[in-house]
Amino acid sequence: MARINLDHIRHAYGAKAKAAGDYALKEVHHEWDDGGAYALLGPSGCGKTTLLNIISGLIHPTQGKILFDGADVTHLTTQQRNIAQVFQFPVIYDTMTVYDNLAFPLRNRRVPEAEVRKRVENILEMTDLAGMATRPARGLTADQKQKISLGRGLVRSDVNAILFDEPLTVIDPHMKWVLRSQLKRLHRQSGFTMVYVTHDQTEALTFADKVVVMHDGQIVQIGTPAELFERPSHTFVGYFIGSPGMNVMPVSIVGANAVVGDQTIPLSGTPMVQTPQRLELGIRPEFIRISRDGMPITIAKVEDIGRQKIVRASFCGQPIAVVVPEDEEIPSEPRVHFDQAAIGIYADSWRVELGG
Ligand SMILES: Nc1ncnc2c1ncn2[C@@H]1O[C@H](COP(=O)(O)OP(=O)(O)OP(=O)(O)O)[C@@H](O)[C@H]1O
Repeated sequence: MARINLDHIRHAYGAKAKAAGDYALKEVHHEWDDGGAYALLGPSGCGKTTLLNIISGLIHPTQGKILFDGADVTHLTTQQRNIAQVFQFPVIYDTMTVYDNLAFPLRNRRVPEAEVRKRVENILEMTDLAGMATRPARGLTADQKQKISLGRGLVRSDVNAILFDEPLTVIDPHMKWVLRSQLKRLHRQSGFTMVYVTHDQTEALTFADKVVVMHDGQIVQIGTPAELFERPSHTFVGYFIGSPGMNVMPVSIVGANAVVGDQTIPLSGTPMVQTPQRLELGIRPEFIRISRDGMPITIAKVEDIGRQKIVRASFCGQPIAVVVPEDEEIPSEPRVHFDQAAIGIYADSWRVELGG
């Protein structure tokens, strides 16, 4: 187990990187706690795998250092860093039995056979593979093979960290849910530092204590699921987390008010903004209330999604989404209230403080 320091890390795949846009990973400078469960979340191409591979040692960063428990490991190999990895697709020995595949990382390190048996049996149980321990891996289904891969990543007790790169992609949806819960339990029991790459917000939010949201080669926020929901630091976090995502609309600021079209919305404080900056107001659909008074909207459509309805509407010419309980009546001349405490003001996409 290790505390991981990413010390001013940048990475470019091309040799002659100059501008910020040449870097697949822009400046990353963070400390990750020993024993933390982190999910790296973001869309395809945002730099998740690049960052994971820098932590594992498969890639050496163009700039910066990486430290495990204060020791510089930037130029060490994966093996020297003592890291277990699970990739998107199975990495197993087809000719070995399921049991021997799981035992391999332990036997390789000369772990006594009695301890091997104990640990392998635990993993067989966890991955629901106990019934096929003596079968050769060849001939198993893709998701059974991936469960072996996952088990191989989890079987050792002496690793600094376990890194997962979209490990459940080939697993069927029900088993995905089961394995995710078991991973979470295993994390609590073992206290390993775990880093889990995914582009699926449900996967990230259920697995991790801290979600690391990435966008365009940068970390835009590290937070608990509640923090990401309640106080997105960047409009991208608001948009990417939640369904539907946060409403974002251009505003101008007058003192402690946001002005959208002909509507003036009082804020809980004065935003600390400088000109010229692109100013936006962000509010999640869950914090807008539809009623008979307030600011007028024009409803375009209502989507019934079971226990809630999503109202798609236009507010001062801006598209907005509002979440309302299923049994709530929508007035014929609908108006809206924004919950003041839930309004965020963003300058050039970053959230700004509201002063007293
Ligand atoms: N070996 C490489 N050579 C050149 N460019 C690369 C290489 N690997 C990744 N990139 C580029 O670096 C950027 C970040 O890619 P990366 O694979 O880290 O993103 P990701 O978030 O993991 O995406 P995905 O979810 O699709 O794997 C992308 O623009 C990608 O095209």
